[in-house]
Amino acid sequence: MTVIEVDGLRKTYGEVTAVHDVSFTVREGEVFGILGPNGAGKTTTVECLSGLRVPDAGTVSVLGLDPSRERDALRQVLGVQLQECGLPDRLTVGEILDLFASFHRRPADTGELLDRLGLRDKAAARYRKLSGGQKQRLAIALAMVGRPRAVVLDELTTDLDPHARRATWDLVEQVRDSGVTVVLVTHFMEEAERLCDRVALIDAGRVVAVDTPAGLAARGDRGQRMRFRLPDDFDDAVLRALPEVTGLTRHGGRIEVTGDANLVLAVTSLLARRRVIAADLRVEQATLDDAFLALTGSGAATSPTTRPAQARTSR
Ligand SMILES: Nc1ncnc2c1ncn2[C@@H]1O[C@H](COP(=O)(O)OP(=O)(O)OP(=O)(O)O)[C@@H](O)[C@H]1O
Repeated sequence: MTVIEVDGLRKTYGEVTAVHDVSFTVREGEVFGILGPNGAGKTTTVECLSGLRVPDAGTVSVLGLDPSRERDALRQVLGVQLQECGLPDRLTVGEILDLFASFHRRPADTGELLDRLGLRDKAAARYRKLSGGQKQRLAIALAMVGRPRAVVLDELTTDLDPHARRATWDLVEQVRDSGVTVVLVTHFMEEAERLCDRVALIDAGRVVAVDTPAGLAARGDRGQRMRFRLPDDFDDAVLRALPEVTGLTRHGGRIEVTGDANLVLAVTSLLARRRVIAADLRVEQATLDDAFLALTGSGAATSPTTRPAQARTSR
């Protein structure tokens, strides 16, 4: 079942066209990522989904509702956490949660929500005293307090340390496992790979691809890359001569070769036949970063362009 449908969305701010033409659909129960470089139009897009901005053109439907005309009904089925939540510093976590619960017809049990999100011992703490990770957990709690069928989470883990980021990812998975559809705005490739079932890649206000993270990564695939060390006197011409090798660079004994999908087998076989040992061998595969860079023409990716194959997260 389709939960969110965006078709030909366009939004301008005066002279600036933030979103030119964005279309995608989000299916029930999935984590749908909106990925793209800074200024791509991600926040504007989810603000239009959330009824906070009125599109200049195009249609948006969230659980059958038009967000710009049916905001009250929308609030009962869509939970929203946006980048700037502007919560009052002096209120406590419990007070903020109760306040937000009062906006809903059938709110979740706030005590249970505090437990689920690991905030029970912070119920009496003032908002300003919370760490970045605790603030984000509260933001998720606020998005969930109305028992929504779908939530929008915008750059949830920006500014969090790696530990807090991973803890927040676990919470997003809990939200998904409870049957809530998630729209997740991010520019962290690792986050999209770990959490998202499908991703819309947006660049300069347009969707450049919608695919699974693995499908997207394959589009940016530049084949395989190996790095290793060889004795200084090794003649690399034999490596260059391999049909599987498309490029080779050498700095002293440090060699980097790129090539097709059979590169690793071809290179390791050749070295074994010559009884040469490749030290510090690393094999790298294309990741979502490569696709991001290839498809958006942007250098704005926030993690290294490739990661060692053995370090990839499986899902
Ligand atoms: N209220 C506004 N008034 C004028 N221009 C705006 C406004 N909000 C956003 N913009 C501009 O619209 C474009 C898209 O912004 P938006 O915040 O939607 O992008 P984003 O992909 O979410 O970026 P980021 O990753 O940096 O948050 C940018 O050029 C931005 O400067």
